[in-house]
Amino acid sequence: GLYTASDQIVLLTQENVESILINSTAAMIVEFYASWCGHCVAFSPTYKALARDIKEWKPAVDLAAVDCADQENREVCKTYKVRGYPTIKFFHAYSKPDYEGLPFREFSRNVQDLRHKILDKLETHGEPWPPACPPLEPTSQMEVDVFFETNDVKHLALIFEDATSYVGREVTLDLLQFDSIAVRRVLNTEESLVTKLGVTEFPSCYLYYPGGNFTRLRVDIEARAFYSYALQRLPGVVRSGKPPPVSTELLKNNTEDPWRPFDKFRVYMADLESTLHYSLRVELGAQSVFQGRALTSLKAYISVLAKVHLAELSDTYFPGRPIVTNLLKDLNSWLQKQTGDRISYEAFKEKLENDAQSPNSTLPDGVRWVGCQGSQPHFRRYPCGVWTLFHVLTVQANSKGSDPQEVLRAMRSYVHNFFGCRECAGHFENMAAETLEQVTSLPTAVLWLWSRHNVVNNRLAGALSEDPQFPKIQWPPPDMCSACHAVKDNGEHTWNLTEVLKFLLTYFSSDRILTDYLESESQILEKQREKHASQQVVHIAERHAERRAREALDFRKHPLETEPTEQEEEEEKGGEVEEEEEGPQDETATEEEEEDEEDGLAGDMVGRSSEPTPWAKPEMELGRGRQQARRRPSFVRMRRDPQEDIVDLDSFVNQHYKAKALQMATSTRVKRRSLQRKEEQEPGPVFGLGMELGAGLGMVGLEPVDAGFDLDFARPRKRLQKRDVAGQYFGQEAELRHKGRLMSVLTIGFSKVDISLCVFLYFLSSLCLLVMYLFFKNRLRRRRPKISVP
Ligand SMILES: Cc1cc2nc3c(=O)[nH]c(=O)nc-3n(C[C@H](O)[C@H](O)[C@H](O)COP(=O)(O)OP(=O)(O)OC[C@H]3O[C@@H](n4cnc5c(N)ncnc54)[C@H](O)[C@@H]3O)c2cc1C
Repeated sequence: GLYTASDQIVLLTQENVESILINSTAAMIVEFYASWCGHCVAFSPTYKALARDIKEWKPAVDLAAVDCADQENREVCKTYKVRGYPTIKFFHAYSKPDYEGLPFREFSRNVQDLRHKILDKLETHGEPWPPACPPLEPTSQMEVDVFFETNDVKHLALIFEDATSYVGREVTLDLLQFDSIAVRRVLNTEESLVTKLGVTEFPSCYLYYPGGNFTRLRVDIEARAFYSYALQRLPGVVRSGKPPPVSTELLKNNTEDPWRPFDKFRVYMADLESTLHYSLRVELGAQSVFQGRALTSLKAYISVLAKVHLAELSDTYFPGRPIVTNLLKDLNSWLQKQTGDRISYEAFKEKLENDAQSPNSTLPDGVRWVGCQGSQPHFRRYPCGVWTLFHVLTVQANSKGSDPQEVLRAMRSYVHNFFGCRECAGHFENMAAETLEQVTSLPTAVLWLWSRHNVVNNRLAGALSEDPQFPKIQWPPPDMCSACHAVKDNGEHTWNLTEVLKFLLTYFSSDRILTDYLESESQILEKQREKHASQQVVHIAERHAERRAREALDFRKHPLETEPTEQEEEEEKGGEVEEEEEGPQDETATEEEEEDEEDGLAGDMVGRSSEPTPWAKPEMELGRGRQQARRRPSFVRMRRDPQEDIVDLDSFVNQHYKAKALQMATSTRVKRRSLQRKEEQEPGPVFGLGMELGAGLGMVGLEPVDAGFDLDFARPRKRLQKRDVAGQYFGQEAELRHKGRLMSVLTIGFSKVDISLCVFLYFLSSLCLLVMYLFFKNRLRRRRPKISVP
C-alpha cells in the first residue's frame, strides 16, 4: 500500500474495518485508494501531511486508509460503494454498521482545505457528540462568566475571530490532549466580551482567569501554530497522562548523574563524544564481524567522521578535540587499508582503543550527557546524541564537503545496519528511501535532515518515549528562531527555509560548540595509560592461569608421554603453518565466527588466508619470531603470545599497581629461576637453541622469550632447531625430551627445595642403613671366633 503505520494513518483491512469504523468514539476520515492509481500516489504525500498536521486531534477525529487494489480488501471497498480512487469519506462517531460514510466532494490536494472540511463535517455531528471532542461552536459572555464554576482548568484561552475563521476551532483541537487548559472561540460579533477585553484585532488570543482577570497572549504572529505552541507551554499545562514539568533543581534527583545545567541554544562537545563512545564501543560492539554491507557502512561512517577539509587538513568533519580527531583519522586510515571482505570487531576495537599507543590519540571512555540529558535514565541520551552528531556533520559538510549526500548516506546506512532501535531504523529507512535522492546540494542536505527530524518529532509527540521535561516539538520553536516561522496569505503556518538554514548553520556550527563538562586531555591520556597497563597485568595473569590449566590437562592426558610419532609431528607442523598464515583479523575471531566457519565459511577463510592482509605481509618478511611477537592475545584459541610474556613488569610496578605486580613478579621470578636452573643443567644444544630464538626476537626489539612462562613452548623450539640444524640433534633431543618430561612429571606439584630435601633424606636414610648394616656385620664377625673356640 501507499501508507505504513508510522504515517499515523490507521490501515484498514477486511479483518479490522468493522471494529474501527463501527461504533467508534472518534469520528473517522477514510481514504479509499488503489495503489496502482497515479492520482492516489500523487495525493498520498498530502494525506500523510494531513495526518501529521491534525495528529493532536486524534481522540476526536482520526485518519484511516484502505488499499482497494489489494484483493483481500475488495469486499470492504464494495461494501462502502467506492467506485473511483481516491475517495475520502467521513464517518461520524458511533456510526452504525450500515452507514456508508459521508463523501468529501471535490477535495483539493491542500492540507488546509482538507482540515477545514473535516471541521465542517465534525460540526454536523448530531447526538451523541464525540465524547473527546470539545465544543466547537462560539462561546458567549454568559458562558465565560460561569466557566470556572463548571470546569476544573487553570487557563481559559479565548480566541477572538470572525465567523469565517477556523483558527479558534483548530487551536481548540490542537490543545485537546493537554490538561489544565480549555480553548473557546469568540466571534467578533460577541460585543460584550469584545468590549470588556478591549479586543481590536481578529484573530487574537486572550487568557481569561477566575474573577474576570485577563491578559493578551503575546505571540510573534497571530496564527494557529503560534497560539498552539504558546498555549501548550503555559505553566501547569501538560500533556494528559504525563507528569507536570519540574524545575531543573528537582530534576537532580531523577538520574544517577548530577544534573548538569545547560544552555538549550547550544550544542555540547560532551554529547558528541558520549555519542561516539556509545556508538563505537557499545553499538558497534554488538557486532562480532563486519562484512558485506555492514563493513561498507562502517567504513563510510568512520570516513565521514574523520574526513578532512582539503584546505585545512587538521580539520575533520567531527569537530572534536585533537586527541579524538587523531584517533578517528588513525581508525579511518587503518579501515581504508583493510582489503579483506570482513573485519572482526576485536580487530577494530584494538585500533579504537589505540593498543599500539600512538601519542595523543584516544576517545574518552564513558558518557557524560549534557544537552542530551534526560529527566530519567531511559529518556533522551544516545538517540538525541545521534541526531545531534549527524546535524553537526551535515553542517560541517556544508562548508567543507562536495558530495551533498555523503553524510546522509553514511547516516542512513549506519542507522540501517547498526542503530539499536530497529523500529526507528525501519522508519528512518522508509523516509530516506522516499526522499533522500532529492538532495542535490549541501544546503538541502542540512535542511533534509532537519525536516526528517521534525517528521519524527511529530510522530513521537506524546509517545511513551517522550521526556515530559523535553516535549517533542516542531523545531526550532518560535522562541528559538522567530524568523524561521512565517504565515502564508491564508494564515497557514510555513517555514522560512532561508532563515531555518541560517539558524541551523549557526546552531550546529563547530565554532559554537561548548566544551563544558569535558574531562581534560591530560586526564584522559593518563587514564588510557593506566588502562593499557592494567590490561597487560590481566593478560599476564590470565595467560599464566591458562598455561597452568593446560599443563595439568596435558599431564592428565599423557602422564608419561614420550617422543611424538612422525604423524603427530606432521600434524603439529601443519597446524602451525595454518596459524601463521592467518592474518590478525582471524586471530581475533570469536567463537561465533569459528562456528560460522565450521558452518560453511571455512572455504572463504581458506581463500582469504592465501592472500595475506596488509598486516600479514611485513610479518612474513620478518620471519616467525616477529609473527609471534605481533600476535594479539586470544583466549579463544589458547595461543601463546611471546609479546605478552615480555611485559615490562618493572616499569609497570614503578608506575602503577606496585603491590599487585610485585606479587606476580615474585612468583614469576621464582619459577623463572628454577626453570632457568633446570635449563642450565641441560646439555649445550638446547641452550644454543634458546639463544637462537631469543636472538630472533631481539631482532624485532623484544626480549627473548622467557621459558619460565611457558613449559610447552619447549616443543616448537626443538622442532625449529630440528629443521634448522638438519638432524644433528635428533638423538640428544629425544633423550632430552624424554628426560624433561620425566622430570616435569616427577616434579609436578613440588618445588626445588622439596625435591632437594627429598633427595637429601633419601641419601641420609641410605647412609643410615649402610651404617647399621656395617655395624651389625662387625658385631657378627666379632662374635663368630668365640663360638668357634671349643
Ligand atoms: C534516526 C533516528 C530515528 C528515530 N526513530 C524513532 C522512532 O521511530 N521511534 C522512537 O520512539 N524514537 C525514535 N528515535 C529516537 C527519537 O527521535 C529521539 O531521539 C529520542 O526520543 C530522544 O528525544 P529528545 O527529546 O532527546 O530529542 P531528539 O529528537 O533526539 O533531538 C535531539 C536534539 O536535537 C535538536 N532538534 C530537535 N529537532 C530537531 C530538528 N528537526 N532539526 C535539528 N535539530 C533538532 C534539539 O536540540 C533536540 O534536543 C529515532 C532516533 C534517530 C536518531
